[in-house]
Amino acid sequence: MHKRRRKKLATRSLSQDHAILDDIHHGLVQRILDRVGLWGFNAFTLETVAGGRALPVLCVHLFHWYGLLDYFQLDVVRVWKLFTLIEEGYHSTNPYHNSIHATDVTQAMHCFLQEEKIRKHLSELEIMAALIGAVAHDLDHPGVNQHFLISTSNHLAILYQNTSVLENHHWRSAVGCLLESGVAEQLLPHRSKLELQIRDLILATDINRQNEFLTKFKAYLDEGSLDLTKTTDRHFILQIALKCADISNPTRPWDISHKWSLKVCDEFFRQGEFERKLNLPVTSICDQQSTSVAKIQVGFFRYVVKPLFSEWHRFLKSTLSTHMMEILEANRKRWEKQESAEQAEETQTELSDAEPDVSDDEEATKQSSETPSIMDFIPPPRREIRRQSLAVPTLEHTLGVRRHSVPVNMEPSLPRTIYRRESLPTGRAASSGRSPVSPVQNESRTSSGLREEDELMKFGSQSSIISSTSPHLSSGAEDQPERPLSAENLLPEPSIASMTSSAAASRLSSVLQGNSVAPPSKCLTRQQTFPPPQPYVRMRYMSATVEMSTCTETVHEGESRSNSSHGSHENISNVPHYTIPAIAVLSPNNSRSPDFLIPEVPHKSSLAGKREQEANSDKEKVCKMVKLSDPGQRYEKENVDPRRLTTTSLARRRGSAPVSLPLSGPDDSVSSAGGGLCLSETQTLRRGSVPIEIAHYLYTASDSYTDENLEQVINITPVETTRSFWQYQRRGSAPIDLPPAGGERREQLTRHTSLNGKSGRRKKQLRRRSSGGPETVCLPESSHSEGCSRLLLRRPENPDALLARRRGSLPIEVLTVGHSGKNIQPVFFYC
Ligand SMILES: Nc1ncnc2c1ncn2[C@@H]1O[C@@H]2COP(=O)(O)O[C@H]2[C@H]1O
Ligand SMILES: [Zn+2]
Repeated sequence: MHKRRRKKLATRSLSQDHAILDDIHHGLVQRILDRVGLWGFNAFTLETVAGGRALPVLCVHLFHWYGLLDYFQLDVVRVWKLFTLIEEGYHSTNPYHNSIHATDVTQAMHCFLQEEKIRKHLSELEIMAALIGAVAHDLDHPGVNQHFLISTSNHLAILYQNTSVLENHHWRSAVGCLLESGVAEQLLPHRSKLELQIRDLILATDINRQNEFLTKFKAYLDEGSLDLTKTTDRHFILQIALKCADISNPTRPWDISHKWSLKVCDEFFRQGEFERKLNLPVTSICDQQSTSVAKIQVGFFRYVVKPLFSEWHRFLKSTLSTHMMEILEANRKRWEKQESAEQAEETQTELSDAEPDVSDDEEATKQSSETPSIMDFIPPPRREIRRQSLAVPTLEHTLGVRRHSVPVNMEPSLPRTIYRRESLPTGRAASSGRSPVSPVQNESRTSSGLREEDELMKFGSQSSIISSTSPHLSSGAEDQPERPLSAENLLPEPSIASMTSSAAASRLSSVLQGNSVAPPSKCLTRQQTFPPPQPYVRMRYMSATVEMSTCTETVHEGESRSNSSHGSHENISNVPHYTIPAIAVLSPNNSRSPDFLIPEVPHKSSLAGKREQEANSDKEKVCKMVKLSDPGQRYEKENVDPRRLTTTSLARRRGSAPVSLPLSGPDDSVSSAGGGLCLSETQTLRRGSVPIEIAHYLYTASDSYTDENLEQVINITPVETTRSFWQYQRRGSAPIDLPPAGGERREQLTRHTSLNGKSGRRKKQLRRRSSGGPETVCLPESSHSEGCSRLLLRRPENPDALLARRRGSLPIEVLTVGHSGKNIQPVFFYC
């Protein structure tokens, strides 16, 4: 009381000077925004004076400045919401890939759009795409790179088949924000064009594609064939512009540039720590023990920034480009000087510590401490035909690649193609069913004719990205538990982002948090994708990423028909069994911890037992709402401070982390149904952020797609044809439709048990996070139109509105994939 009173008084006194404070604040923001077209713009300063809202402040300002609000008749509230969503989608816990980086890149993009050569050709739509592409280009970046995601079998890597994993996720997230904010709705006639442009822009920022773009850009400039009156050329230039903006920090004035350098290296080193703790090979530029900020900067400036900006300058030949090149040169010299000083110091230390015998290990360490090569920043291209987005995996692919959501002990029963893990040494995977990566890379490198890369071969091939101080190469390697050598062995190995047994999760957890290993239990286990490095809780954004454990209720075929509680859903009895989706109750107030409905897992495995359970009292059927603080149910959100967690709190997860399920028993098996995976109810496999539905859809890039084809769209193709919606394990956070009011089934699904164990009844109806409205359960359709399990939207005439009701935790991919291209096959829900 005392505190509250004091606080109130303080607020009151402030409010007396309200106008003055507002003026001051506004004045500062305005002063910075007045300089938004200058290269000396400092995003950090704007972030400070705008009270942490630099991103929406800048973007709304730019939208206004370019006249986009008027031109497209946009509702400024929706536009503000769009940028607020985007801002919240960035992880403030990332040292580098956070919303300030997005702000910085957007401002750089704005500067480039002002260039005479470009500006006069741009349409309003292109300007808008450029700004949204820039601001969303790293949306929901996890703070680790693609290599890490692949190495740890992150579900995003699988979803995007190890190709532009993050960039695909970024642009789909961007489209999700457009939908959720309602801006997409207002842009209806332009939407598909806009989304395609945003996609092409964001996908171009994949640093692994640097050489592809650079080569093309050089060729254009050599030929002098760029014609910005052509749409395709304009789009290409916008792609290059965004690429430049993305890595423009070395061309900013030193104080700003230096700050970014420290931040990006901080993030690299953090990843290195994760890798070390996970006993993964440590990526060399992430290995603080063998490299330094200066070394990384010198390499990055030399191999990545300079080549691109030289061409950019050749194209622009403007005051700005000249200025950027000058600063780049000045900054480069500073880093080189620092690197030399470090080198001298190292040499000095080495000399004084010199021992007669220099072991191979020491030699290796010495080598690795040299300036990173281009390979450290831009891995060589792969031989496989690149897909910008998704290709259609065959059924064999689906079955062949272990999904991280598949419990480990199911592995042997699945036929699979072996994918070499990129983190593995080349030779190790040679025996696997798929070509190892390195030879391919070497070959493609040779054939690519990239002199720089050849020149830099001395730094090593793919393996050079692995630091010699990694546990595998160090002399102490034998002390480490040996990493599996083949993908076959590797797959069951728990990864930070994979579903795993609780015992393995405990081990991981202890590695990440330094806790002692908790006794294994057969409780549901969730893995967070990345250990949060800072004790922040990203309340607002992640409060919607509440996930549910499984809430299965199995009904035997025919049973539901006679069961009055399912009276209105006879048609579901057409399928052998179904699963009642879990329901999450999310806090409507983002400042409060989310509430969870923890579904009750049936205790009895027998059908009779389940029937009995169904007939039992509400409390046996209804999910319970559990407080976060309940020591027995320590569910946490993404980026929650790991120190708050104990090893028993294995239910922690990150928004995108897969969810583990109880270990399946020996009788659990995988059978195929309709060509897809058919899982028994006890094995219900579910990914944390990816609803199971998505597992049954395969993505395809249209045949006509090429990298050059900017109009390429993504199709989503259902592959499983026999399951009804009820058979899918609903994601806790995905909005669902309820049965008609009044029915008992609806009641079951909406009834909550309050924190004190009492039934909350309807007082707390299902709530969704930001876009409101209760969830409703979809009823299964008795017949499957077109013989496939497409899902029919309740309001097919306005799918946008439904999709716009996206919950924060509903994976963007699910929402956007059906809405991001003209040839998209809509994803329907039965109703
Ligand atoms: N100053 C820097 N030093 C080293 N790497 C950088 C620097 N700036 C950007 N990068 C890298 O370049 C990448 C460009 O794409 P991203 O923003 O996704 O991630 C960026 C970083 O990995
Ligand atoms: Zn970026």
